[in-house]
Amino acid sequence: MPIILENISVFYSRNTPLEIAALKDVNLRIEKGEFVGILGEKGAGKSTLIKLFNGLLRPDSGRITVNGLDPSSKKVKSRVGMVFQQPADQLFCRTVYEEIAFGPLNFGYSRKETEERVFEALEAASLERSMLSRDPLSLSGGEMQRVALAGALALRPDYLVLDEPITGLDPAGKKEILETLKKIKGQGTTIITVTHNLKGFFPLLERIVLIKEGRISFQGSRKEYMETENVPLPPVASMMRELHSRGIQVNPAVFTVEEALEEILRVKLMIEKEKAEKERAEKQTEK
Ligand SMILES: Nc1ncnc2c1ncn2[C@@H]1O[C@H](COP(=O)(O)OP(=O)(O)OP(=O)(O)O)[C@@H](O)[C@H]1O
Repeated sequence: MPIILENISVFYSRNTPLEIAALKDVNLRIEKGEFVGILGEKGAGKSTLIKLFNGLLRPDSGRITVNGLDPSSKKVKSRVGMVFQQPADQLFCRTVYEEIAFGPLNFGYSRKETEERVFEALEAASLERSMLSRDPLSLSGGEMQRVALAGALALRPDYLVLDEPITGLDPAGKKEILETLKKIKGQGTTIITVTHNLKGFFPLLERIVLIKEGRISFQGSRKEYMETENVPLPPVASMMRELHSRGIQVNPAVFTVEEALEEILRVKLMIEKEKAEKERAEKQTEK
């Protein structure tokens, strides 16, 4: 069953002079199995939105259900795995094993069941078994983020919710996380991620939710998003749109470097062919 938000509003510092409406009358439905990107400018309300999914925050008005249940119920907490931006802030155990085992043990699973889940999560997060005895804080940023991912995956969640999971990582770390998420999604887990990094995430997103000043200003498929005016696009897509607006017949709905290169070369060839044909025709009229 999906995550359903109906007429949700969230305020901070309610009934004080500092009151802020972080979310205003939000309606949203996230189906199982989707890879969803939550986009929007700083302060738009993205983090507030995802904190509703596992009951970390309660709405001031409206209704939210996860698999038909209240998100603050224990059952939902184990179905929604959360991973925050700074991996170092959420790792607090002495070893990687203890870190990944924390969730299952906390939810009352036996030592044996927990061990099985740790190994499974380790593999899903593309981590080596030799890492299990290491201090999580001795790992690279990308590895720490994957340990945090494995910790969330050890509960076998239906939904994996991430807040800016590649921010601050080096290019290799970013690539590792993106590839790991692709694999996890392929195994059936719904992934919902807040991101500013359209360059890295855009090719993975199946559905996009754009938030503007606490309201949803767009929700739909990536294709629909790309056909929408005035939305943030990855750099390659912006360039293709610009070329198209200058009358160059490239497909503006392209967003990877490889596709863009192919498209530009195709148009270049077409232009050269047209030019050669024109010159040939001119020569024939001269004769
Ligand atoms: N604990 C809080 N107390 C008061 N105001 C808050 C609190 N958390 C967030 N806000 C405010 O609520 C609004 C939405 O914040 P939120 O963190 O959800 O935005 P965001 O889109 O995730 O931003 P960012 O991209 O900067 O993380 C902002 O105006 C923010 O300043």
